[in-house]
Amino acid sequence: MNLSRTITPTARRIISGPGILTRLPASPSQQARITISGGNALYRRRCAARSQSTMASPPPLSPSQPQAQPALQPAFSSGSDQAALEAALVPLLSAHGAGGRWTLAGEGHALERTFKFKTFAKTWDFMTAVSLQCKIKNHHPEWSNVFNTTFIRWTTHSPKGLSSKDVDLAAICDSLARDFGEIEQQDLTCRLPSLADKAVISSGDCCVPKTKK
Ligand SMILES: C[C@H](O)[C@H](O)[C@H]1CNC2=NC(N)=NC(=O)C2=N1
Repeated sequence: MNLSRTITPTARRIISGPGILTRLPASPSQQARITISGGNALYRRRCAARSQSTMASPPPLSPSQPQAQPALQPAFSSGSDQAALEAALVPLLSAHGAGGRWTLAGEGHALERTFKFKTFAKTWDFMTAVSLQCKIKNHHPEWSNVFNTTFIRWTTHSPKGLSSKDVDLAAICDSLARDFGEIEQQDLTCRLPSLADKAVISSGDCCVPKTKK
């Protein structure tokens, strides 16, 4: 099932306001659409048939293993300006204690964060605004949504690692989430990352050129 909705006036004002550089499509038919598929039997079978995504968490530690983990270091996409990205990550990463709420994942190749809003409408407007930024940057997230909560993971598939697009889009998400009235909740543990992992498995590789059949 395809789900699409017209951007509300509030969303339009926020998206086209100062701070975020974007351009709205001219007509409703051109407006950004996000399609979320889920629940169909084929999708479930495909996901069950495969093992783990690259971002899946390791199995839980057994009691005999030490609990302390060395801090994950960012693994940058080749060709990145590493010094600039290191600096840009400081206000984003929770580990730096500067108020950031993103965490490194996938052996440092990805940035992850969960966002919560009061209603589904606000959540959807936020996702629509993010999707417009993705269009501008030609870069997509690995994300999942249930009701008022959205999990977002930024990683670059080719060349693999964290790139400036990931870091920029993470900062843009923070800004958009504020504009759309994000609920500031500290402990946002949920199962949405595994939902995104399943979508990664079924989506295939975005960087492999499509062959015509
Ligand atoms: C061909 C096209 O430019 C590439 O597939 C782009 C599109 N969006 C992308 N998004 C992400 N997250 N990683 C990529 O490597 C990537 N590559």
